[in-house]
Amino acid sequence: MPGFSMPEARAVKQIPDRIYATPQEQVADFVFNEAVVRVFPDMIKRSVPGYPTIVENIGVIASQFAQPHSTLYDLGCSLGAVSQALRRHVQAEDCRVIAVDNSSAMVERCREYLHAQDSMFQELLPVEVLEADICQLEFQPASVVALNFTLQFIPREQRRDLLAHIRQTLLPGGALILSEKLRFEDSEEQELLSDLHIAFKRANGYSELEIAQKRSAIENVMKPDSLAEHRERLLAAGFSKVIPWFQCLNFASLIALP
Ligand SMILES: Nc1ncnc2c1ncn2[C@@H]1O[C@H](C[S@+](CC[C@H]([NH3+])C(=O)[O-])CC(=O)[O-])[C@@H](O)[C@H]1O
Ligand SMILES: O=C(O)C(=O)Cc1ccccc1
Repeated sequence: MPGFSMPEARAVKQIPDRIYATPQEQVADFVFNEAVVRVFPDMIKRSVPGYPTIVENIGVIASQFAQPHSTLYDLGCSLGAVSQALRRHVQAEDCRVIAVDNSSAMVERCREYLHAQDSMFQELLPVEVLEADICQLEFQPASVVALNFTLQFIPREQRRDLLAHIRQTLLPGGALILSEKLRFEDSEEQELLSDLHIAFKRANGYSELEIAQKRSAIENVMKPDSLAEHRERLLAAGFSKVIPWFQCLNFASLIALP
């Protein structure tokens, strides 16, 4: 089975994201609808610095924490990039992946992509894709839970309960992998890293108009926290240790241990 060759990138048609390329009189709040689904692989790669590295390494990290006869969760799975990485890397016996998203458009396409992966490789972990709100989910005992850029879309007042719930379902020796856009308490750091993120988007071909309109579309729906807030909330939710393993500009990923 290939390691870092990312077969999912070949399987997915890369339709360019032009959603914010034309001026809109009133920019509506961002939603994960069919129009976003169509361009999502291109959008996320050109918008989130380090995304391909994070996704592939979630597979590598998960392979260290996965335990036989347990469930691995991909929460807010979108098109299932993390589920695919889990299936490429995790070898523990009798594991299964449960991928969850509350966008029906995402879930529908995610199922197609995972079926395509099934037809390309043998002996992949079984995967189930659920259309559900992760805040209402009944969890099975899990060795690995991935929240890859999902928590920032959950209303702030629900984040702690969700993490506490995840903590309760994690088996000893398991791990939560949490990736998020970060906010910085130091204003100079915040300004520099958000300017550099804009430079990253520009370097990936987004115009000033696209950058500005996308920013106003996400400002009411995606609310990043600081690293200190993440750490405190994870500890309050019952995790014993929080280990940052990746940061690229204002995007980071943490391992939280039960
Ligand atoms: N309450 C909720 N319940 C379930 N899903 C939700 C909820 N709220 C938002 N979502 C879903 O969380 C996903 C966030 S995208 C994750 C990328 C993916 N992890 C990836 O590795 O490619 C991140 C981004 O676009 O920046 C969307 O598919 C939402 O529908
Ligand atoms: O585009 C941005 O500025 C982001 O912060 C990330 C993002 C990526 C894909 C959908 C929504 C937000």
